[in-house]
Amino acid sequence: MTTDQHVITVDGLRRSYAGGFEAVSGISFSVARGEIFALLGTNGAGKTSTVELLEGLAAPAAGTVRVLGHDPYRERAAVRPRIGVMLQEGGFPSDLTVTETAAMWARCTSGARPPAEALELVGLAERAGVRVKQLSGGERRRLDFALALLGRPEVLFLDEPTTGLDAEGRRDTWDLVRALRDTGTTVLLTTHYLEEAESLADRLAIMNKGRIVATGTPAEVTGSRPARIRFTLPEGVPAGRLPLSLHAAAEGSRVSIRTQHLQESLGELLRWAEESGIRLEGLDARSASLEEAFLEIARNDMAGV
Ligand SMILES: Nc1ncnc2c1ncn2[C@@H]1O[C@H](COP(=O)(O)OP(=O)(O)OP(=O)(O)O)[C@@H](O)[C@H]1O
Repeated sequence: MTTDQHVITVDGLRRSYAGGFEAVSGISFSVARGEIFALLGTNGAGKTSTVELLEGLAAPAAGTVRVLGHDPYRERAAVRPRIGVMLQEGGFPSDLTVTETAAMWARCTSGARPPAEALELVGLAERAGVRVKQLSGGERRRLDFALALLGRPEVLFLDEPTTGLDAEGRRDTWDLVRALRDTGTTVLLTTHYLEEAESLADRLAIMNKGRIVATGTPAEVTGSRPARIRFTLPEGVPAGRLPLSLHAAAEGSRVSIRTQHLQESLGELLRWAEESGIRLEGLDARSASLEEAFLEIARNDMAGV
């Protein structure tokens, strides 16, 4: 359904490359204003091919894309000034300084933010006078981000924004993306980092071989997957002594239990351990993570399911 609140709508989208290979095979989703939406997927799943269609860099083979109510390919002039794009590989003249690069970009952007403000937002202010070729990989990603912010975009496309950043840089980027969302910017990002999608995305879609195979909030995508309890039994206590109802799987003394009812299963396990006078070493109980959901999808794919 398309409403004013939907800044991005994609319906039955397909993309084929020369030779007939179909990289995007009929996907549909929508992104509301002020939402952070993440596209996840294995290598070659079709994320970049999709994002390029949303950015208006190519025309779909079939289906429709609307960004801010327009076709981003045919009505590029209406869409381009209102979006910010951070590609996977930004290409900069390497002899310019950071400030010169941002200023050059700003001259091509109407109503641009002052370059210094954009550099400050991404934490590059202190590197303003450094030549681009002297930046680290992570600093170049930040410069890419600053350039995408110059036009004060209503919609921001971020293709793997934190690749190459260290843990602190990644957290800073997350904070910035959240701050932009909180001021009404709509963000569509692709990422390989599942914890990034889990922590940042309001909603997400997992792609595999050109199709969307799971979508929803991070909690919805993980909610249907089993939780896991792990521990080590003391020497001389075989896993066979555990209550059968727990369906435990053991490798030596290391035991793993997968359950849809974490609280009940954990309660049963702890009561059994207490009554048997057994100490469970390294006890760890956790709900399914997005990583597990993702790995399951990738595993099914390898198995041809
Ligand atoms: N220009 C092209 N010509 C032919 N095939 C292409 C082209 N670009 C991409 N592909 C193929 O389309 C499929 C999807 O690629 P795409 O880059 O969209 O995947 P992705 O999900 O972004 O992957 P990654 O996570 O590795 O960046 C891949 O099989 C890729 O080899």
